[in-house]
Amino acid sequence: MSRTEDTRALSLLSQTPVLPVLVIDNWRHAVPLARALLAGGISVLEVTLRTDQGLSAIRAIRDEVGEVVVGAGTLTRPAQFAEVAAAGAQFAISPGLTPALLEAAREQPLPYVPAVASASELMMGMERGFHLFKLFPAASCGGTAMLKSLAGPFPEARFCPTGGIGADNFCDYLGLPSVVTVGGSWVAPASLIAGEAWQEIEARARRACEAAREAGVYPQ
Ligand SMILES: O=C(O)C(=O)C[C@H](O)[C@H](O)COP(=O)(O)O
Repeated sequence: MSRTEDTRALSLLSQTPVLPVLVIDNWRHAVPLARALLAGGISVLEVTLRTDQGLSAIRAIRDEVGEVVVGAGTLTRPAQFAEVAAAGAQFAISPGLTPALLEAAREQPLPYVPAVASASELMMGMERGFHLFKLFPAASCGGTAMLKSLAGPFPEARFCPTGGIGADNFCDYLGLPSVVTVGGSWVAPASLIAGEAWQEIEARARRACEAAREAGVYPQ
């Protein structure tokens, strides 16, 4: 991953006010789920590798829903870069960072978003040329107050805060200049996916997009 790929990650994630974090237990749910989110106005998705269906779900979305950008989440091991790329993932995102992951990210072409939960981790990522980070777990590691504090010493860092954020407060995050998009499972929680509640998921996506527009926080 070069500086260009870091910029590409930034432009991909900037395309959506909310990045749905998806836990898919049955890959056959992936296509109707992606279509429901797209119909509600969300076109960038994170499919986690928390289930063994994640890679098949990514492949199904790439094959059948060309209008969405699909990334692979929960990347914790360097070997997963090749696996998610082979499945068709268009970016990769982790819940943390390690020196091995940051090194491996540079050797492969996929745009990559490591996560931080402290100033030291942010400095480790920036030393290696990264500027866009997931902040995880956002609500419990400091929330909007932490992001405002980090903007002082690190004005060039950009964030996708994720973890403990919901419909009632995501616009508070999105209103910060350093926040590109907000990640979360509230738009499509695993229970609604398992229940095939596509209309409810579409409605939640639409509400989130409308709320961000009405609050004047997206597009920024
Ligand atoms: O699996 C990963 O890679 C993660 O980073 C964890 C998820 O991003 C959060 O669990 C989503 O948080 P909630 O919106 O509070 O459900």
